[in-house]
Amino acid sequence: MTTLTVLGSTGSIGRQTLDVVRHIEGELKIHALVAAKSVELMEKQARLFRPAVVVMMDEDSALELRGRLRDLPIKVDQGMEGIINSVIAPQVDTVVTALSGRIGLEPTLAAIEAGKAIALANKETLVAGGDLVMSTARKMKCPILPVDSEHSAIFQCLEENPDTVEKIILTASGGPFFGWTREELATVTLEKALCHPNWDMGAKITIDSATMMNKGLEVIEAHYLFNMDYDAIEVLIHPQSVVHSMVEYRDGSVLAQLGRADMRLPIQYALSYPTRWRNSFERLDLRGKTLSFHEPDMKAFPALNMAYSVGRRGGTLPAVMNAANEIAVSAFLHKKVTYLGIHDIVEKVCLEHQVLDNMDLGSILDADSWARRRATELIS
Ligand SMILES: NC(=O)C1=CN([C@@H]2O[C@H](COP(=O)(O)OP(=O)(O)OC[C@H]3O[C@@H](n4cnc5c(N)ncnc54)[C@H](OP(=O)(O)O)[C@@H]3O)[C@@H](O)[C@H]2O)C=CC1
Ligand SMILES: CC(=O)[C@@H](O)[C@H](O)COP(=O)(O)O
Ligand SMILES: [Mn+2]
Repeated sequence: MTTLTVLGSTGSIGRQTLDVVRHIEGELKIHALVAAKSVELMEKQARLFRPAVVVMMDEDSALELRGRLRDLPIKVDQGMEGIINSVIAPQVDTVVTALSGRIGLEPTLAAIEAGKAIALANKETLVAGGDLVMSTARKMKCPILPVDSEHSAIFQCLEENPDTVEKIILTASGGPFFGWTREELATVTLEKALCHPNWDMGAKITIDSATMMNKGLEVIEAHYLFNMDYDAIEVLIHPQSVVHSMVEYRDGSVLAQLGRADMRLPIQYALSYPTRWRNSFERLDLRGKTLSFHEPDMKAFPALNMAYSVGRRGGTLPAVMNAANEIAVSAFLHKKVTYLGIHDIVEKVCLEHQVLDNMDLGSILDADSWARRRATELIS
């Protein structure tokens, strides 16, 4: 039996993780559930899964939840201290990191330092602190098991023979605006950007998919997870999202992982690894399906190119790009900037940043705070 803390249990990945826990009987147990403010859903989850601890980042939400759960022997904690205690508790084996954004960095590091396995969905953590997270994980001999669908696919294909890999090929759906020109993209509305063609996800990652920043973040995520040079990471548009990614070996052979657009599969694999559990989820049916692949349009979607350059430069720059993007996407979600404005803001902040190569947690958090302040100034 594996005992979990689920960071972000009320979000898209968190809810699907709990669905896996319910479906796979006798394998998984919950120690703690963590969210920010979704009190009502957290109460339901707590009543269903009976964790020892629930944590709300927001103090008022924790207070309200404490009242709602007073009939149950569940500790309701709050804030970053509460989150960190929920991941380092001795009974926890694996932490599912499904908070949205860089806020996940500190609890992920704390979990690694405490020797926990990480089922990593929260890509912003790796973009902001990739060197630090991976070196700490190596030191602690902590497995980082990818949940992101592309990285889970690559992880599954790499099991074959990791030493003879020539390149990895990340597939991208292209988002709702695949095939649009830069001029057409000037007319994008929030409502259209929130309609991903294949995946039902949280708002922030859905907008990242629409700008293709999601793929940029995933290129950097792949660089750290698989220790691959940026030249050996390729992106291919695949509008059907059936092939989740591929690995090309030095003899020209290409291995791919296929599946339905259902995050429960990569979540389950991260939790069952190195074995596979039987499940009753709907299966992929390829009959009548056409699979197509296209070159990404870097002119229409400049975020992808920017992420390659930022990743190659390294130091504090990826943390800065990520933080500026979080602020710009949030402003877009509140209709304070346009779709094209997101890229302009992120690019400006990156260009202004004086990169540091000293990558301790303090430098990363300082760079992150600076970028958030600067992006906010540019927006207002
Ligand atoms: N959704 C998907 O299919 C995929 C997601 N990912 C990655 O997984 C991560 C989560 O994505 P997703 O589930 O879509 O996001 P959601 O927005 O759906 O959920 C985010 C979760 O994090 C919690 N949260 C947000 N901010 C804070 C905070 N400051 N403190 C504590 N909790 C917080 C939210 O709580 P509350 O509900 O209270 O706000 C919620 O539980 C992201 O990094 C994303 O890139 C990767 C691949 C696929
Ligand atoms: C489900 C998942 O892993 C997302 O990251 C998804 O890949 C987003 O789709 P895009 O390929 O459009 O970015
Ligand atoms: Mn992905």
